[in-house]
Amino acid sequence: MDHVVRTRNLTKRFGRRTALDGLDLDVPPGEVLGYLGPNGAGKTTTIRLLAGLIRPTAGSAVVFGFDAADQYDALQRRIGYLPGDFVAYPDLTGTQYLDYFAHLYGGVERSRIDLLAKRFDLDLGVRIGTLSRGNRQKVGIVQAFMHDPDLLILDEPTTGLDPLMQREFRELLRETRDAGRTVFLSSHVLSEVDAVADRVAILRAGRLVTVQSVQALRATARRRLDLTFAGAPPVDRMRAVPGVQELSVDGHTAHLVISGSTAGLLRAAAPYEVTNVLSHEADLETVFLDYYNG
Ligand SMILES: Nc1ncnc2c1ncn2[C@@H]1O[C@H](COP(=O)(O)OP(=O)(O)OP(=O)(O)O)[C@@H](O)[C@H]1O
Repeated sequence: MDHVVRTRNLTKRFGRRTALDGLDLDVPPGEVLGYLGPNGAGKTTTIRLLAGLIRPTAGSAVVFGFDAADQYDALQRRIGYLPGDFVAYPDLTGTQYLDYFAHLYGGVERSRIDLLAKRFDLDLGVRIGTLSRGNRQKVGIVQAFMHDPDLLILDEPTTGLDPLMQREFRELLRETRDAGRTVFLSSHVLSEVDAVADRVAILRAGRLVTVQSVQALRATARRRLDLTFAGAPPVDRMRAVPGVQELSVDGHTAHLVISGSTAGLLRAAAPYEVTNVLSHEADLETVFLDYYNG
């Protein structure tokens, strides 16, 4: 199979509001796709369509070759779904709740559940209704991962988790990726997907704005660079380099902002005696904000 997820003209309207507008997106096996967009962009709507919870107004979502809306029973065992705000049956304990799903999935090793719970420091003997928000979210995480599904559909999965648990979750995602599973990961925070995603798709106002590898995005990002020379900086030569957007000089140091590759700039500077190079992290955040704001 070429693609684990394939959507064509996937569209969802709620009354007169178009939440998702003609989405064409393919996710190949083994890919971690970060699905980003500002509030209200349509991320959750997409995820609920993929998880077969709502029907499209037009178009289709096909997962493992099955229609997500009509053939969800065939998919249940192969998908792990974690909703954004996990709300489970409050009167059940974690164990009772997860046993129920383990049964639905056709059986899950008890030890697998216990291991995941231990990893996230989750007490499964307590009624879910009495758990804190973050601990409830952990029950959702265990439910999504416990049957080792081929596809994980995760809607802002680290909501409510403390930094330690967020780190643990990222580790779990990495293991999932390394095991060759496919992940559809929605988020509005860049740092969450930056660490694990192969590609990112950016959605705005229900429309797909771009799908690119994280690497390609990074290559277009702006970067700050400080070059210190033994003598006066060769200002004119550096200003002529394609991609140089800002240049100011402070004594023997030139402060630059450059988009794309820094190779041309370093070549231009090389004939002069460079005594220090300070390169700052590529500013991915601004790339995203540009896409978010249109
Ligand atoms: N059940 C619904 N009824 C009416 N409108 C809805 C419904 N669900 C979503 N919408 C609308 O569809 C649009 C997309 O919402 P969605 O929840 O998919 O966005 P999102 O990208 O997940 O946002 P957030 O980051 O805030 O979670 C919003 O304008 C929202 O108000």
